[in-house]
Amino acid sequence: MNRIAFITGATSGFGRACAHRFAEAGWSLVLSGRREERLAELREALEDKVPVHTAVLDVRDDAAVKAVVEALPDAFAGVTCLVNNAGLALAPQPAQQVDLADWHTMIDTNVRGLANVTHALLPTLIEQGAGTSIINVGSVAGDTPYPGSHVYGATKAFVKQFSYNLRCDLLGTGVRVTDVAPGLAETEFTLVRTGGNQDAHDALYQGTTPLSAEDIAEQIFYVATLPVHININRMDVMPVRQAWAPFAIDRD
Ligand SMILES: NC(=O)C1=CN([C@@H]2O[C@H](COP(=O)(O)OP(=O)(O)OC[C@H]3O[C@@H](n4cnc5c(N)ncnc54)[C@H](OP(=O)(O)O)[C@@H]3O)[C@@H](O)[C@H]2O)C=CC1
Ligand SMILES: O=CCS(=O)(=O)O
Repeated sequence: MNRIAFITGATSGFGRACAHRFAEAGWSLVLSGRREERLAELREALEDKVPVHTAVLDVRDDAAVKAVVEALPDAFAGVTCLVNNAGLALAPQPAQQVDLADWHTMIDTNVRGLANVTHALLPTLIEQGAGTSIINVGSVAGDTPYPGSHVYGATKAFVKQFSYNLRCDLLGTGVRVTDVAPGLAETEFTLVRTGGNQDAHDALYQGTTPLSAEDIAEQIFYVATLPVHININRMDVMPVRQAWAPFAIDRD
C-alpha cells in the first residue's frame, strides 16, 4: 500500500511532530493548517525526504475542506491515514465568565472541523481499505471534568464518541478509527488557550515533566502502523507526573 498521511493542524505541536515522524518512515504527506508560512517551512524541511503537498486550510470551512480533498494531486489522492489533529481550547475561565464566541470557535473547530475533514476523506479511506486509519486527537478532557474545561472538554467527548460510532459504521471496510487522548503536553496549546499569555504557559509546564509533541506523534505513528487487523479504540496518554484530583466539595 502507498502510504499517504493527511494531517490537519500540521503547523505546530502534535501535527508538526507527526509530519516529521511519518516523513522519517517514508510516508507521503498532505499537510494542512491556516498559517501558510509555517506550511512552507515544513515543506522545505521535509520535501527532500518524502513527497509533500501543503494546503492552507481552515477546517471550519466545509467547502474549503471539500475543495482541498478534491484537488489533491494524483500522487496524494489515495490517502491511507487521516490525522484529525487541528483543534484548540480557549477561555480557561469559569463558564459563566467567558464569551459565547469562544465556545462557538471551539465547537466549530474541534467538532465541525473534525467532522468536515472526516466526511470529505471517508470515501477515499474506504476505497483504500484494510490498513487505513482515522486517528482523531481527543483529550483526557473528553472524559475528565475540571474547572474551565466547559465546552473544550465537551468537544473532546464528542471526539471520543464519534470515533467509537464511526467504528460501528466502518465495520467490514478495514478502516480503523482511534481516539488518541493526551493529557498535559507542552505545545502552543496553552498560549492559544490563554490568548498568548507566556507566563501562564511557563507556569503550567515548569517544575514537572509534560509530554512533548514528539511523544504524542510517536503514539499516533504506532497506531497508524499496527498490523491491519488491530484497532486501538482509544489511547489515553498522560505524563507520569500527572494524575486525577479528588472531587471538589462546596462547604458552608
Ligand atoms: N497540548 C495539549 O496539552 C493537548 C492538546 N490536545 C489536542 O491536540 C491537538 C493539537 O494541539 P497542540 O499541538 O497541543 O496545539 P498547537 O496549538 O501547538 O497546535 C494546534 C494546531 O491546530 C491548528 N488549528 C487550530 N485551529 C485550526 C483551524 N480552524 N483550521 C485548521 N487548523 C487549525 C493550528 O494551525 P493554524 O493555527 O496554523 O491553523 C495548529 O497547527 C488539538 O486538537 C488539541 O485540542 C489534546 C490533549 C492535550
Ligand atoms: O487537552 C488538553 C489537555 S488538558 O489541558 O485538558 O489537561
